[in-house]
Amino acid sequence: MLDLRFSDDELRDRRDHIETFIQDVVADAGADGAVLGLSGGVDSTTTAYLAASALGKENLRGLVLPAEVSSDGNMSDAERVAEDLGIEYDVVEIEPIVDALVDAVPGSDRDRTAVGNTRARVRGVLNYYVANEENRVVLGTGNRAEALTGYFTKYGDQAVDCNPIGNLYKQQVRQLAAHLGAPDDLAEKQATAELWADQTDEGELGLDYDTIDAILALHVDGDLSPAATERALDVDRDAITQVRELYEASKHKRAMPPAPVDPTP
Ligand SMILES: Nc1ncnc2c1ncn2[C@@H]1O[C@H](COP(=O)(O)OP(=O)(O)OC[C@H]2O[C@@H]([n+]3cccc(C(=O)O)c3)[C@H](O)[C@@H]2O)[C@@H](O)[C@H]1O
Ligand SMILES: Nc1ncnc2c1ncn2[C@@H]1O[C@H](COP(=O)(O)OP(=O)(O)OP(=O)(O)O)[C@@H](O)[C@H]1O
Ligand SMILES: [Mg+2]
Repeated sequence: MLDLRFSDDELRDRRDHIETFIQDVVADAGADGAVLGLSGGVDSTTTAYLAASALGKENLRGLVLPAEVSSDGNMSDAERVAEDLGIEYDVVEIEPIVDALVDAVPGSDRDRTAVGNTRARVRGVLNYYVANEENRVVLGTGNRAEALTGYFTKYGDQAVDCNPIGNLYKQQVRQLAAHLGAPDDLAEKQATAELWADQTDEGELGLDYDTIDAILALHVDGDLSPAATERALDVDRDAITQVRELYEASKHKRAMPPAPVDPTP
């Protein structure tokens, strides 16, 4: 597959660039620091390492927000990240909040995706509660592969003030995590949204991230045709079509909610 990892010099430059970005976002907001959700996954781990370095550990707060479907391993990994970095953090169980919301809707049939997305949205609400009370910004953890495929919950994990790793493909996030000194098992950990039991990103999408990264880089960000992408990567045409369709169908998630254009008089 396509190797999108940075050279050593590029990696150092990219780290500096992202850390300056985080400092600028906090300064421009007149904020006193930042808050982020810690899941034990590589995206939030990498973002936490970058932010702790950029802002100082005393200016970053983590929220570990277990749901009924969260694995103990992921939640203890999330706490390990906070403890390794020496940042303040709290653990807040979200399932009672999710249940109260879902049970308040007459006729709710607890659709798996609807409930899962509600978990992501409840986490967003809690992040903003802390941000409002403590004059912090909310750091997002979205990467480029998720952004371009729409693999996130609208107004859930995407409800943030900035995405420091938002222009990095997944393999670049893993490389940066290792460079920052994150534990190897976290840098290499399988991606899971953990919105329902036994969910994995690659299982739900039916494609591995190296394939998604490569198709995005050549065919969505790049200008190779489907046929040229198929030849360059030796992947099925179906995979290219699927990634293109995910990109097209998720445009609404990457834009402000539209309003009708004013009619001409
Ligand atoms: N064309 C359009 N124009 C304007 N709005 C449109 C629309 N099509 C749908 N919508 C709206 O969007 C809604 C569907 O979007 P949404 O609510 O996000 O729901 P949806 O995209 O169906 O589900 C979220 C997906 O992201 C995955 N996810 C979520 C969170 C975290 C992670 C992770 O990697 O950690 C992954 C999750 O596993 C699932 O596959 C519709 O109910 C509708 O309200
Ligand atoms: N249990 C949780 N507690 C706190 N925040 C969470 C939790 N689960 C998800 N989040 C937030 O939602 C974000 C999106 O989840 P996502 O799974 O895409 O990222 P990740 O877990 O950091 O990495 P990966 O995609 O490799 O699993 C997380 O980075 C984190 O900020
Ligand atoms: Mg995850």
